[in-house]
Amino acid sequence: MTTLNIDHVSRWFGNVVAVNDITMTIGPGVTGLLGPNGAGKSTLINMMGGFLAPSTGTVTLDGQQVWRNESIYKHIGIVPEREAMYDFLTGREFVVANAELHGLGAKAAQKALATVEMEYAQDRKISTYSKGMRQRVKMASALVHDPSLLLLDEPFNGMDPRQRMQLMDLLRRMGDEGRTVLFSSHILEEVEQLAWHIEVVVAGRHAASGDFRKIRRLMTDRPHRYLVRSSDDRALAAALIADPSTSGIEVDLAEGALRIQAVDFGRFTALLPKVARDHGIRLLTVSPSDESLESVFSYLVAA
Ligand SMILES: Nc1ncnc2c1ncn2[C@@H]1O[C@H](COP(=O)(O)OP(=O)(O)OP(=O)(O)O)[C@@H](O)[C@H]1O
Repeated sequence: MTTLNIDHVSRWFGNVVAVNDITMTIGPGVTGLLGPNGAGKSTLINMMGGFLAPSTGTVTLDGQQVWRNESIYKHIGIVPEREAMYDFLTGREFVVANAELHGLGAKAAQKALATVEMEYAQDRKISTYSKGMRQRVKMASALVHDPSLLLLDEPFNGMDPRQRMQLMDLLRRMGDEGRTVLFSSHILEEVEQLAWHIEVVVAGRHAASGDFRKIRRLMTDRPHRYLVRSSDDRALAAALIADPSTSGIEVDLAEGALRIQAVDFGRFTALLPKVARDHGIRLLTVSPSDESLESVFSYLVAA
């Protein structure tokens, strides 16, 4: 069993607070670290992996401090976001070099290359690899010492759908084997597909935590804003405002549309077409006006 404990961890760079008093526990299985760009995910992962010291707070793995604790690194595998690799090496040479750093030999490297299904291309130079192949070789390097904690920073970035599916299968397998796998992403659907558990960070703070149903619910239960155009905006506004699912309606004269704030997503989306039908009003445009992930995240932080 491998449990990572992040206890009141903050990290700042000069006067930029990248991670602000985060406390979370990551257990076995696959966890998704979800947050928009700049949320502090990489900084957090670097502290989890022992690459970076927290400014305050502690990161421990099964009770042992991670920072400056060499004995613990053999339990941790980390796949960084950055692309840089020694392109002039073959995939096999790259993984063997990493195995040697851990005091292991070619056999461990071979096993890791087999796990990521890269044996077929192991003797080609990395410079000839696709993004997905590079990612898999990075994975093999991270797995060479058979770590119980695997940390991956935005591993799906730039992958095509097939490569994404292959990596998802591999991470799922690692989670099923009882490893603690944490990957970061700024894409909700990606995290939903793979993670048993989700931790949301926004602007350096811990915003929410739970399984994907809970995170989805938090996201759909927030107030939603819509821009609606119809054949009779005033009559539609009058009919909608009477219902408790609608908390505010503004007539936007410049846009020639209604700006509606709904507090009950499910009820409002059923109500709108019904009200229009009952009053003989034609709906011309119905578009969500704040569906960006950023707005969802800022709602979660404010909650
Ligand atoms: N070495 C550093 N020096 C100065 N500021 C930094 C450093 N590393 C990170 N930051 C800042 O800390 C904040 C969080 O960055 P971080 O890279 O951890 O976020 P992220 O969620 O991983 O975002 P992305 O997905 O864009 O990499 C950002 O404002 C970033 O500019």
